[in-house]
Amino acid sequence: MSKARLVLVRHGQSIYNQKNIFTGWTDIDLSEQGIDEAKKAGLLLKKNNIYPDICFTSWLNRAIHTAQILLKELEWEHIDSLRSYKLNERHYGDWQGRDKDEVKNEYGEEKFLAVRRGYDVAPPPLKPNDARCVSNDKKYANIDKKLLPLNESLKDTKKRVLEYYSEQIISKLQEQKTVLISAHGNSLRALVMELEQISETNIVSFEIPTGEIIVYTFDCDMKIIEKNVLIG
Ligand SMILES: O=C(O)[C@@H](CO)OP(=O)(O)O
Repeated sequence: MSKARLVLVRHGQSIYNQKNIFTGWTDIDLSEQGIDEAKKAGLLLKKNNIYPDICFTSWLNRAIHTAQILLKELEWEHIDSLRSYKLNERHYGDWQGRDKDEVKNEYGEEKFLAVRRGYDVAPPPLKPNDARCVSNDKKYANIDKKLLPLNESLKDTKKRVLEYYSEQIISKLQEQKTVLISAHGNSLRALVMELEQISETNIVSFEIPTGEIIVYTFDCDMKIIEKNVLIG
């Protein structure tokens, strides 16, 4: 019987990544380099003979398009894709749309790092009437407003990512499927933190580059027996 595999891919470089701007829930698309990274990710899966049974993405175009480009390159576009805002990037609050170096200068290195890579420090919230709030975006119209964040720490992100993981994804792994998740630097850090039981201290130095693929293989008790970071 084949073993369950979880294939995580961080979306390719976005236009905001390229410009060094905080993105969060801002729906910014892939840069040319990002499109290329998504293609390379598809080729890497092909080279490693990894063909997902099902795909999950966030509601943000950079993750959706990465999955689409990757699956096209893999010549494996027929599989079901499910999407949820619960896999969205961590909400960067009032830092969304701002230059990262400018924010670092304003808040100082220590606070900047605590928010950016720490576990339970959130950036300043958006004001509820801020045009950047997703409650103004019709895509989120059917989501309970209380669930739409104005800012998030990694801890907040982890809560919603794990909710979705246990509600929708674990059952596919229990059926021994190969599951692809195309998501974001911090929503994936939150998931990896749980999968690998990374401490709040050690998560600070854990990063996932754009376009990177991590593959976990599980035994029938859903214990991870292998981790591979695919290299081109
Ligand atoms: O801007 C963001 O939303 C994230 C990921 O692109 O940035 P950072 O890596 O600085 O957390």
